[in-house]
Amino acid sequence: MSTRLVLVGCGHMGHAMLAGWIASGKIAAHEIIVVEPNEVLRNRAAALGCTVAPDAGTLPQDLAPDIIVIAVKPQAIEEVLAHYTRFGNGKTAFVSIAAGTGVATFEKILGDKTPIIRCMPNIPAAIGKGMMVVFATDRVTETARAFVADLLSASGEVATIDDEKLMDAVTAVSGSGPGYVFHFIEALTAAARAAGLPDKTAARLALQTIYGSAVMAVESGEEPGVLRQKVTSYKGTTAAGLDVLMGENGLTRLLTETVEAARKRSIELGS
Ligand SMILES: NC(=O)C1=CN([C@@H]2O[C@H](COP(=O)(O)OP(=O)(O)OC[C@H]3O[C@@H](n4cnc5c(N)ncnc54)[C@H](O)[C@@H]3O)[C@@H](O)[C@H]2O)C=CC1
Ligand SMILES: O=C(O)[C@@H]1CCC=N1
Repeated sequence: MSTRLVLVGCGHMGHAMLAGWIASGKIAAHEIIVVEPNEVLRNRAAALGCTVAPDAGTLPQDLAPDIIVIAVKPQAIEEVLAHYTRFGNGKTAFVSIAAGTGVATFEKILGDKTPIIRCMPNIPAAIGKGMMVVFATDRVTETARAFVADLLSASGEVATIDDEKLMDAVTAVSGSGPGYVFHFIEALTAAARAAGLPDKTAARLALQTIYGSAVMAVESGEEPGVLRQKVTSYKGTTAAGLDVLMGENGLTRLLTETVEAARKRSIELGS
């Protein structure tokens, strides 16, 4: 069977998505070529059953994949894309998961008739619980859109946006968001230790509390604010804690600043 997909870069995100695609059966490993210069990471992709290549120069001359997924760092995009110009201005759709880098950069290098999709995934894609947000240009056919959306659904939820400018905010919220949440776990663990709990107990209580609360927020269908009120007894312990967390310089303000810093960095990466 012919190659349907080329994955360029098989690091943290590339591998997370690749493993999900293959496990879902939406695409077979033998329909995928992975280009990855790092030998260890290349072997990891080969172990999934994919054909692997160390660089674009070793790809077959007659290769005509449906999609090429670019999963390298934003700083490397321009240099990497220069090796894929032969796939530009044709039927192959390019899917980029890079932060910041806009459609204009892809069109400049690959040609402005190239179908381009930007996708912002997040790392829980590795366990099928990701949030993938997609922006596609008018050049992308319905068939390609449907194929990509179906493939991405193997990694979690898929949403689309019509305004590319929103991708910086998306990146700052759901792309980077797992980093914030992992830090919240660290911070609650540190606070638990400071309150006198032994290290292991502190880590366990923090992690299970965040896990249980997140699953409950998803499965109950209730608003987070309503759930919060269910925990908060009148003049009780939660109210005392939330007075700090929801105070004037509390978490909402901190997260607003956090997201804005990440959004600005996404814009910088794209310029
Ligand atoms: N890590 C995350 O949680 C997320 C990352 N992203 C985006 O995904 C992209 C990749 O990020 P990570 O996977 O975290 O980085 P990473 O460093 O783990 O992976 C990048 C991979 O690209 C490979 N590479 C470098 N030059 C190459 C070339 N010429 N051809 C093929 N492969 C090449 C590297 O060897 C590396 O394995 C970035 O653009 C990032 O903005 C997007 C959302 C979330
Ligand atoms: O930190 C980054 O730049 C990438 C994009 C979103 C998550 N990781």
